[in-house]
Amino acid sequence: MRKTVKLDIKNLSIERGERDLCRDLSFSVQSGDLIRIAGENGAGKSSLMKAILGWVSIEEGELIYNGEDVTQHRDMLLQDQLYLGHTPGIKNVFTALENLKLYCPDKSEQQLEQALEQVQLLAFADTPAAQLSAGQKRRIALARLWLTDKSLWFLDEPFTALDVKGVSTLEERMASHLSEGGAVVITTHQPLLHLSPKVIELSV
Ligand SMILES: Nc1ncnc2c1ncn2[C@@H]1O[C@H](COP(=O)(O)OP(=O)(O)OP(=O)(O)O)[C@@H](O)[C@H]1O
Repeated sequence: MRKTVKLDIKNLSIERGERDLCRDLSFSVQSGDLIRIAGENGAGKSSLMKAILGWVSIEEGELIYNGEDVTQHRDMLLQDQLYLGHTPGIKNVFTALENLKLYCPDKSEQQLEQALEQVQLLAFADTPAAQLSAGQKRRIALARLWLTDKSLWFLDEPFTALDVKGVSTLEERMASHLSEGGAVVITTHQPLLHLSPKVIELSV
């Protein structure tokens, strides 16, 4: 089972540039929860995730993680979370296997290969990422989800460039994480096919 988590977002307000991205927003994320942050392009979905993680400043509000104020104990939140960003963050000069090793240096070659197999990329383990498609690069990044023991996942548009099988594989991985007591916060413009998230809607 995963470490139990509870993140309370209370009366959060975020501004970026001249815009209010959210005002007085409150919700909780806890073990077993799947939260989808929804909204149009530019609504502030990525900014909200980054604000929770401390990479975008907040105007007002409180973030409480496992009973502690995140602004005082951000390391507690950061050590329990895995964030996969909007772009896959893959280095073209390295192979698929080398890219995964950069993210997961503590894992054995066998573990890395098993993760690549989960995302149907084992045959491309020694191929430079420059020669891979957008969806294949995304799959390298997503392979981390088969290697991590972190409880709280923040997935920013993880389905981008994935084919139907890739989407289905990722949903299965999320489902098993949730059943192990993990939690997932996701932004996606695509509806989830098999999972029923709680939806937090941001408006432009
Ligand atoms: N680095 C930045 N500096 C200043 N403003 C930014 C920055 N990144 C994004 N913004 C602004 O913040 C607002 C929200 O952007 P954000 O990327 O959070 O939206 P989003 O809902 O994730 O959009 P999308 O669906 O297109 O990914 C936009 O108005 C955008 O212009």
